[in-house]
Amino acid sequence: MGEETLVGAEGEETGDGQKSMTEEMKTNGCECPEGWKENIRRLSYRCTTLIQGDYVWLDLKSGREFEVPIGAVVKLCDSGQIQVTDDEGNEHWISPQNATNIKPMHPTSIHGVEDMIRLGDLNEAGILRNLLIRYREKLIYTYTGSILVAVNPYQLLPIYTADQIRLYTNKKIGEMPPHIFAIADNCYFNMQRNNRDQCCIISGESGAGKTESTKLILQFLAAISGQHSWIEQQACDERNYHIFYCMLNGMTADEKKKLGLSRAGNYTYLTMGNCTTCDGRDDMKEYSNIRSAMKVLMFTEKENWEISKLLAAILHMGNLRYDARTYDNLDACEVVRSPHLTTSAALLEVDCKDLMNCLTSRTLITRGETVSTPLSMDQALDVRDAFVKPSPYEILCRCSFEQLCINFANENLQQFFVRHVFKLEQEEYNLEHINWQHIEFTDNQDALDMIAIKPMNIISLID
Ligand SMILES: Nc1ncnc2c1ncn2[C@@H]1O[C@H](COP(=O)(O)OP(=O)(O)OP(=O)(O)O)[C@@H](O)[C@H]1O
Repeated sequence: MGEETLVGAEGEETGDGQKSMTEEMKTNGCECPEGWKENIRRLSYRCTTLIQGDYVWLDLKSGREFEVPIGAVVKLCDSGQIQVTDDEGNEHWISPQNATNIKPMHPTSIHGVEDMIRLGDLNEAGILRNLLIRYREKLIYTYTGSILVAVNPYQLLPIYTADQIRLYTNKKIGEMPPHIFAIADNCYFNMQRNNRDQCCIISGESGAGKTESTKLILQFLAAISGQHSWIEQQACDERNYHIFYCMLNGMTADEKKKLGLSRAGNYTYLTMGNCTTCDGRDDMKEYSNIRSAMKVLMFTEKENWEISKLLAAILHMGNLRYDARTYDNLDACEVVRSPHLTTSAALLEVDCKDLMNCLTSRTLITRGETVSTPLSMDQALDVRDAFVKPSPYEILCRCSFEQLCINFANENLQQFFVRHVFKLEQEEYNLEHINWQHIEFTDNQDALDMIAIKPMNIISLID
């Protein structure tokens, strides 16, 4: 049931002999403002249609950027008010004037679907909730037609065993629950059937799991084609970015002292891959080459030093330790005071207290009001790791040619998606004379034409 159904229901009788709230108020001799009457009528209609246990979309309308309605379940529908509990466990009372903030949820969204093409509420909220409820059940893979969406579980799930490989071999997409192995099997099958190379596009932001997905596809291909040996070598221990090791081996003792640095084995971020050296690489020589290359590229000594300070700050932040705390019954934490904390703050040229605050609390600005909430220890660790990940580099290159190229690549991926999920699918329905309802979609072909296809496109103008 969509919003139209409800709007169409406005002005109707409740239909079960119950008095509407407006009638009730008149009987009791009080009057309500005109605007409210309409809302009360809507809500009383909803109260008669919604019952305890019904699922709804709740639009919190908090004004937060990127906000979408959240799923919620009706707990109570009584005396003109509706009480709901949302997907995050928070309770809300919906008063008559906010009646339009809730909409019934399509049955396909209640427990989720394996293929999001089947969602009745095919919008951002519907897609996010579908991924969320599946993720909570450790179902990290979901289809959208022939495209697989993977949510990074950040834990090893028992779904990549030899048995799973056997289960997904020679199966059609959709025959088994969504899985990265199904995509790999589909590629392999198409390669054999059409005798043509296949291409698998893996896209996502930094840390989304592209490398892991690639490894899993290779693992599957290796298993079914009997070519284990060279791929299994791919599973060796891995270093972090080479520049860290080069820097620690190549800097002078004096430079390292100024940055408070010691040897690679002393830094959490550099030892997580169980390996600090790399066969065939000479870190000291590499560092000298990097410094020379930076000179050629006309980085000044000061700029060079600023970059070293940032890299050193990342290493120190990785060594920060936290203590769990509870404030006002909320899980919170504190950064343990240590030389790593003071050195990080000094290198980033910020106040130590400010750094501690921004690592342990979250600040939201809602309708002009600033609200600060503490982070639990796990959340704070995530925030710290996200802060030092490559995105700040990415911020540096925003608005540059490189960013334009990234945008262009993403627009191409979007076009691939639009073409396969909407255009080709709908053309096929037409060809086969299938009775269907046209789905509106935003085609980004115009953006692609403007960036690189039209004769006077942006790339050619820059060129
Ligand atoms: N399917 C998965 N199962 C378990 N853990 C995963 C999975 N996918 C990703 N991870 C975890 O997330 C981390 C980051 O994933 P990965 O390195 O694949 O991201 P990425 O998208 O390649 O990042 P970048 O673009 O920065 O290279 C992995 O080291 C791993 O811990």
